[in-house]
Amino acid sequence: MPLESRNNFFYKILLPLLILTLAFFLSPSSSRLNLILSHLTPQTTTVKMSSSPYAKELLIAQLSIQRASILTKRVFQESSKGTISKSDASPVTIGDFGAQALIISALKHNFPSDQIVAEEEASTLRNDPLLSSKIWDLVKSTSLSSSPEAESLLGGQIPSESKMLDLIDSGNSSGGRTGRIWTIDPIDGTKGFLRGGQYAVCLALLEDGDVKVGAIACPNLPVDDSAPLTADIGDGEGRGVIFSAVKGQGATSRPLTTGDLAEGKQISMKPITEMSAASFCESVEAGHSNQSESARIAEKLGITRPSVRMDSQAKYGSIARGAGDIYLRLPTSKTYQEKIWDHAGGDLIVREAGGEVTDTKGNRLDFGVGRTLASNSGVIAAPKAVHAQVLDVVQEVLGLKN
Ligand SMILES: Nc1ncnc2c1ncn2[C@@H]1O[C@H](COP(=O)(O)O)[C@@H](OP(=O)(O)O)[C@H]1O
Ligand SMILES: [Mg+2]
Ligand SMILES: [Mg+2]
Ligand SMILES: [Mg+2]
Repeated sequence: MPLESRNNFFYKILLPLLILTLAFFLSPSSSRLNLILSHLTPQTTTVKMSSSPYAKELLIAQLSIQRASILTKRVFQESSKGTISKSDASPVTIGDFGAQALIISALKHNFPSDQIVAEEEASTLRNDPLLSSKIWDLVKSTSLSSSPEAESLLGGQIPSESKMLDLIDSGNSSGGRTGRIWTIDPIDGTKGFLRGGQYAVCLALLEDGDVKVGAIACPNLPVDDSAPLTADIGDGEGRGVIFSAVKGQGATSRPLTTGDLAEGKQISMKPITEMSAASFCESVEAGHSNQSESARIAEKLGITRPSVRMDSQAKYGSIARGAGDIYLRLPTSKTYQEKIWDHAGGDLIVREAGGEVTDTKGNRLDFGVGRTLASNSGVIAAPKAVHAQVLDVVQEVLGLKN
């Protein structure tokens, strides 16, 4: 090669290539990911990631619950949801198992050394090949097909049915106070899901027991943050929202639509100026929260409007965006321990939207003691300004005052 061509090759091809490679490996992982995305796809506007802390965790959380919701929405439309009864007599469906497999697959692909605490496990499926194959049919045919770059970020498809079962079972961490732990409720409010009501696909990241990221998909809630809070149901037009929050960065909502990954809108709780105009947002299930005690608390607070009853963490999202006012969950038994996956995302989203969340003793929810909230009892979530007033009346009615 003549000297001039050799120089040209060095300065015009080799050197820029070297500089690009160096810049790629020295850049922080979030901008590296954006760089990959911008070269992988012509539709770079559809997947955007900021450089703020936990940006990658938030993006993967949102995309994975979005993908899982595509699966649950398919099951929601089916008359047969493959429901079985668990050892505690609570229901689980093919939607719960399938959603858990898809979410864990995405987490394992992106954060292989993180632990996972998830609600479901696969032992029943290993003894029921027909049920297992139904779930596998659903899982292998669910993807973010309108956004191939997002699908590839999640690691694409699960390779086999047996891998799917192993993934479901890898949500068996015992939780605790140290390290990074994701907690998953693949369908929260399974009873609501079965009756055609509200349900939520929930994911949160704990770091040393503290919730850092929370994301909750509510396929049956209105997209519109200002829509009135009602217990009406269905997943038709204008429905489907994702609530999320990162600690210290506020809370947002955005539509749950495939492909469209527009940035979220900030949400905040509605101030309560008159208690008489407020209402409680409570479980549908009388067995999950003591309804007669909550009626006495409402009366003492001067609340006259009836409680809005809806299943799942849709309640936390609803009060965080100001559609509802106060989330109340009063223990129905001394032995039941709340599960961390039923509350972690909602706790952060409400606090980032300007709320306070405690148990009935006035303590913050402690997500660092294992798979359950063993050191807490019940939940009160309310705008900061009125939380102490609500707690005071709760303690009076429950006889918790000295
Ligand atoms: N006795 C009880 N007290 C409180 N919560 C209970 C309960 N039994 C079950 N649950 C939890 O209540 C969750 C539903 O919450 P809500 O009442 O707000 O809709 C269920 O989640 P899953 O549906 O994921 O099993 C389940 O974990
Ligand atoms: Mg359950
Ligand atoms: Mg749940
Ligand atoms: Mg569940």
